[in-house]
Amino acid sequence: MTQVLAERRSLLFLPASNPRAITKARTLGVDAVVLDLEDAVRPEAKVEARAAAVAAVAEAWSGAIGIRVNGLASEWHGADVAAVAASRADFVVVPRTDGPAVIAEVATLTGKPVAAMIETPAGVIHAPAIAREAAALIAGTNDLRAELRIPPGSGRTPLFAALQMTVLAARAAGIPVFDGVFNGLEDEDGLAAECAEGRAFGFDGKSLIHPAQVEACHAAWAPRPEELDRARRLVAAASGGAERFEGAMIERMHVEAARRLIERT
Ligand SMILES: CC(C)(COP(=O)(O)OP(=O)(O)OC[C@H]1O[C@@H](n2cnc3c(N)ncnc32)[C@H](O)[C@@H]1OP(=O)(O)O)[C@@H](O)C(=O)NCCC(=O)NCCSC(=O)C[C@H](O)C(=O)O
Ligand SMILES: [Mg+2]
Repeated sequence: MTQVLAERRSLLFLPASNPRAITKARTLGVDAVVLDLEDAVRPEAKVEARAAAVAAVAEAWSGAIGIRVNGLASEWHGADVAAVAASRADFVVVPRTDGPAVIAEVATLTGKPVAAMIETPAGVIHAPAIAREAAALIAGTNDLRAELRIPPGSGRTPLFAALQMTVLAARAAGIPVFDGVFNGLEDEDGLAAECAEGRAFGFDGKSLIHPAQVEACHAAWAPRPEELDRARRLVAAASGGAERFEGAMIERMHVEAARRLIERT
């Protein structure tokens, strides 16, 4: 169940109500697409968007294709979940997850892997329990900023505890974990810096909102040539136990991390 989002770097969101974006998404080489029924879709367009999402996932996609349903508290949640259950979506995304119960219920009702968005204070606090029911976690940084009352222009430092908790919970449960979106559509340097930060935090990839963000995401999560060279030298040199390697101590976990990096190429 957890495999569908394993080894994915880019998770492109788009409004299911936007047919041009759906068409475009097929051409972008992203690892996974999320057709959004929640915040990207106006209330009056929800029903039509749901039908469009179901139709879109019925066609072939090169990467994984998922649908984000409306939240449990909304009037659309039940019908969204029923539509996903009957659809050919590879996975379903649940927004504003406050606890594990909704994830277990959506998994049962749809029979599909469920990615839980961690984007409320309760979600962060219950992230370990949520992760045990989920196929992946996704940080929802826009909602988190609003919920935590972080003033605009405050950077990501006020989010660090929530981001770290999201990664910790996912790693403890052995599931993939994705960083939140970067809203700046014309800030290439900012995007590159945030992708690098996300990788440094331990995220497996990043949520994206525009085609122009795909390349920076893939570049950030690709092992750099010097990283790969060092990993290969390290694996070749390691003999087990603590030892000196190029001026630093290495042990078993360094060898495992180097092997993981090599396997990703
Ligand atoms: C942000 C946008 C509204 C910007 O739209 P616009 O200015 O119209 O884009 P462009 O003119 O630059 O688009 C150029 C072409 O690219 C296509 N396009 C645009 N965005 C996407 C996309 N996300 N996926 C696929 N294709 C896309 C356009 O259709 C144009 O193609 P063409 O017409 O053929 O030339 C818009 O980018 C957008 O809607 N982005 C996604 C918004 C979204 O899904 N938001 C919800 C998820 S984010 C979130 O909420 C995370 C979490 O919950 C949290 O709280 O943080
Ligand atoms: Mg959100």
